[in-house]
Amino acid sequence: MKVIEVNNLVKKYGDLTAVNNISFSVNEGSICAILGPNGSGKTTTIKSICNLIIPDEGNIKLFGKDNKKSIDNIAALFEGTRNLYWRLTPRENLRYFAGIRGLGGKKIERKIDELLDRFDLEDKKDTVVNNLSRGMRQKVAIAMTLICDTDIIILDEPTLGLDVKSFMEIKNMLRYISNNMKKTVLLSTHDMNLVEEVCEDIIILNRGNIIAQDTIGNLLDMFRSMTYEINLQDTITEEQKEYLSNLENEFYLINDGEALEIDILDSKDIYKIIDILKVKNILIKEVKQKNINFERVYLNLTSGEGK
Ligand SMILES: Nc1ncnc2c1ncn2[C@@H]1O[C@H](COP(=O)(O)OP(=O)(O)OP(=O)(O)O)[C@@H](O)[C@H]1O
Repeated sequence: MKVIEVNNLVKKYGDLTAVNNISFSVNEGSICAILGPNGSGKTTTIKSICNLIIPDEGNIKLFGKDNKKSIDNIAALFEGTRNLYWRLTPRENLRYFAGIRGLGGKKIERKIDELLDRFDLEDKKDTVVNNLSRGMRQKVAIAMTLICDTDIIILDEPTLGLDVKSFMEIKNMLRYISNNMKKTVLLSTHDMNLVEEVCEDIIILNRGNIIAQDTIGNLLDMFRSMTYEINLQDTITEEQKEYLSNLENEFYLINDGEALEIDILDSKDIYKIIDILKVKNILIKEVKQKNINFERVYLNLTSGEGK
């Protein structure tokens, strides 16, 4: 089932088109990532879904209903930990946030205990947020989005600036939210490890347009079939290097010049590449398709415009 549907969304700021007629949907229970270089329109899109920005054109539906009428089904976290009160403890923050939405009483107190326990915050439940580590604060901030039990959770850069241990904890938290709590998660991120490890569906924006929209598996497969590693019989010479650098195709030297890497759009082109190498007597030991990570896919799609 489509939980979020964005249809022909357009948002302009004066002459600048921040979001240019984009459409996508997010399926129930999935973790979907919106990626893109700085200024590509991620925040504008997410804020439009949360009804914090009014688009110029298009519409957004949550469970088939106009988002303005079903906004109570979203809990969102923007700009890191800004939803937290630093002089309050995690327990007090959660209680306060539930209170804003008119929820309280024993049921909510039980829910707070459950969340603190589930995300290993039990020991720190009475420490003011100001005295918690960055990772702990981030866990509390994400827990806050769960207290009201909405079906949709939206997170802006949930792992920004975290160390490896905190990254692992947030990653596990996201998996639990999706797999066990059965919530639909839409997040924006620049963190390719997070994308590769927890997200199923990916939307890549560039200059306000969607340039890719697929499952992570499909995107990796697509690019895996395009990237070749060519192991050479001899280490490449300076003259051969110079020859390669003047060619239209981009060759990446790896293993100190004992191998080359190349991205090609059509698998038949590998034969042309072999001919090109023969011209300068660059002899091939082995050609194999390369296992690539998602960062490479992303950089290819955005033509290296940065993360
Ligand atoms: N309130 C605003 N007024 C004018 N221009 C804006 C406004 N908000 C965003 N923009 C512009 O719209 C474009 C898209 O911005 P947006 O914040 O959606 O991008 P983003 O992908 O979230 O970027 P980042 O990764 O840097 O957070 C940018 O060029 C930005 O400068």
